[in-house]
Amino acid sequence: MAQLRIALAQTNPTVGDLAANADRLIVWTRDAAERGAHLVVFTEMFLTGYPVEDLVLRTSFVDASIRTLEEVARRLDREGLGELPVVVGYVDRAGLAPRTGQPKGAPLDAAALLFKGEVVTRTAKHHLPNYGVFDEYRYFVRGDRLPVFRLHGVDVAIAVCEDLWQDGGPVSVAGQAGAGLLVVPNASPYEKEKDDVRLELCARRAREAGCALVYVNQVGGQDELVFDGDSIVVDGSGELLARAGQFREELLVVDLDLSPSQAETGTFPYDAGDGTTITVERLVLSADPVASYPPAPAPIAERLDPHAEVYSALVLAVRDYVAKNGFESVILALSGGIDSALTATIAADAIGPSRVHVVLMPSRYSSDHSLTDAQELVRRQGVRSAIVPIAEIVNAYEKEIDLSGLAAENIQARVRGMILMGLSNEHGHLVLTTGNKSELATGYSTLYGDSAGGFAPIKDVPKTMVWELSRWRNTHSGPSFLIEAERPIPENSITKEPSAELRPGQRDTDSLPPYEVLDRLLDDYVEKDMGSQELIAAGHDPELVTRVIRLVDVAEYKRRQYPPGPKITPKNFGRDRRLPITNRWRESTG
Ligand SMILES: Nc1ncnc2c1ncn2[C@@H]1O[C@H](COP(=O)(O)OP(=O)(O)OC[C@H]2O[C@@H]([n+]3cccc(C(=O)O)c3)[C@H](O)[C@@H]2O)[C@@H](O)[C@H]1O
Ligand SMILES: Nc1ncnc2c1ncn2[C@@H]1O[C@H](COP(=O)(O)OP(=O)(O)OP(=O)(O)O)[C@@H](O)[C@H]1O
Ligand SMILES: NC(=O)CC[C@H](N)C(=O)O
Repeated sequence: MAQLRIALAQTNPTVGDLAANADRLIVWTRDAAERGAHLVVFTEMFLTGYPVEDLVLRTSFVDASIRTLEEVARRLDREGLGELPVVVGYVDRAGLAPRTGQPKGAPLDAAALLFKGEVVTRTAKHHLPNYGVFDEYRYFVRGDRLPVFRLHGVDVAIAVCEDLWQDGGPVSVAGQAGAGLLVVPNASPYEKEKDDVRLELCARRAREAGCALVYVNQVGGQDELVFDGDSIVVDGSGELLARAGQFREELLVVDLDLSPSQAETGTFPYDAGDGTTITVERLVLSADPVASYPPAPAPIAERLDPHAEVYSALVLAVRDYVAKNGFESVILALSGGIDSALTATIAADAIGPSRVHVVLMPSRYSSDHSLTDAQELVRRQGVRSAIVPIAEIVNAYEKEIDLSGLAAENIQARVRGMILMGLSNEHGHLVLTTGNKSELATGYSTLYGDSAGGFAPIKDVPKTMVWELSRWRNTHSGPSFLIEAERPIPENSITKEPSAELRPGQRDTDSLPPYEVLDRLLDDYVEKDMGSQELIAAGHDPELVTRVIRLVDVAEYKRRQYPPGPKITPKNFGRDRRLPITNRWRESTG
């Protein structure tokens, strides 16, 4: 057997900040060199960040990506790191290297091998994901080559992210070509329980390729996506050897015992098993195995429990949205209810209570506990607070313009939205919007009122999960959470009956079914895309099915105007679910 020490750079790049990402690559490679690594693997499109969406359609952006890659190769060498091979993702364009069947100049989701100041070889993702949040047919053409480089006597193949998720392609070619190790840069966004799917996938693909597999995933927030890291190393039988932590950067260093290769070098076409041909390009960096050394123990990070996982995703998403968009602070309206309480808590855990500003805005219908529960949260967490009563402002509106019923009720929410935006303009705070997924689904929010804002941390969290996460946070903490107090959320905010307090004695259940019933139905309709007949067959009350489907369908226009927020479920309102606003299709229940 031949030994190799691999460093998995589970990093948090910033989309579009190529210079900072390149600096980071140097720092992390130096760290890997100091830890004796023989190879460093960065994430998919690390130099550009992922996803870059329509930026890849700009020639200037693709040029900059390629230029940065070539500069960083030279810089590694200048800084004495050239002998350590680096695999890194970036954006390239077809036609630079000899390839077949690709339109010249079209963008590629590429990965390169850097060694001794050179870009030694380039490859690109073969399978392009085009479902859920991904639409890579819009951006990229598929790669059709698989580099296999010999490193200290081991043949190492490179595949990119989705290549692992589809049958055939680079995994099957790596197997046919007798690779001793398959390294895979990834940008795989988080959703609940995806870590279990990934582990099973890595194990299965390692068995198919017949070699060890190194899976390196991005970490960090990017608009409505959050990446959890959770990088994985398995051996050729699929057994887990090492695993990085979730939602944190980490340089995971692992010693592997691998099969040495005898294959000849050159360029060979292989049947990819998916109706295509992939050309294997074999090259040699170093033929001799390293002298035997005692392997270091490989860490296997403990898994977060399901609530810790979701909560950590939301915290990281807020932290990165704030930092990467250049904000110093956030502001939100605190009602004493559970949605704004949880949003404030996530924000304070993300950026620290002293950078979270809350505004308590009682109206003439606000209950006493609205103010006292909000004040109790302020006391427990130490967030910055202000009270701005809105009764007089609403009265002034009503004096000037004759509104009744719902139109009059909505003025309260709109006055609050206007106050938040005013304070945001004045002080530069990012406005956080507090709506949950059940409300977004049913259109239960006021346009330009409580739906105003810049980022919506819990928009993909159903109301029943809002309560679960709040209870969980009151009894658990995490190493990166910045609130010091225990039980940061007042119990009364968790236990009281939800109400929008837009008129005397109003309760959410006046217009909505109980949230336990509603969320089960929404899960089947929104997440699972069941039609009305299927919903009724699944046991949902037919009258409720008709009513809720209608609420969901007519609220599409509101959701399109809602701020972005982190995806944590398999289907979020955003990139995952794209429905027409102007839409006469109605599910029949007859
Ligand atoms: N297809 C379409 N495309 C574009 N715009 C469309 C539209 N259909 C209506 N609209 C516009 O939308 C307006 C209606 O929307 P909007 O003004 O928001 O008002 P609306 O949806 O009628 O009322 C707000 C609802 O949210 C509830 N709410 C409010 C505040 C807080 C909470 C809570 O608990 O969190 C709940 C409240 O009880 C009420 O059921 C129409 O007047 C029209 O201007
Ligand atoms: N008295 C208030 N003071 C400050 N903000 C308020 C007040 N009432 C409502 N809001 C804001 O409007 C949002 C919508 O709240 P509303 O009370 O209408 O229903 P909700 O969806 O149950 O939210 P919550 O659970 O936070 O009360 C709140 O999350 C909060 O940001
Ligand atoms: N960047 C990608 O190719 C990601 C797609 C993949 N199925 C994932 O979610 O992990």
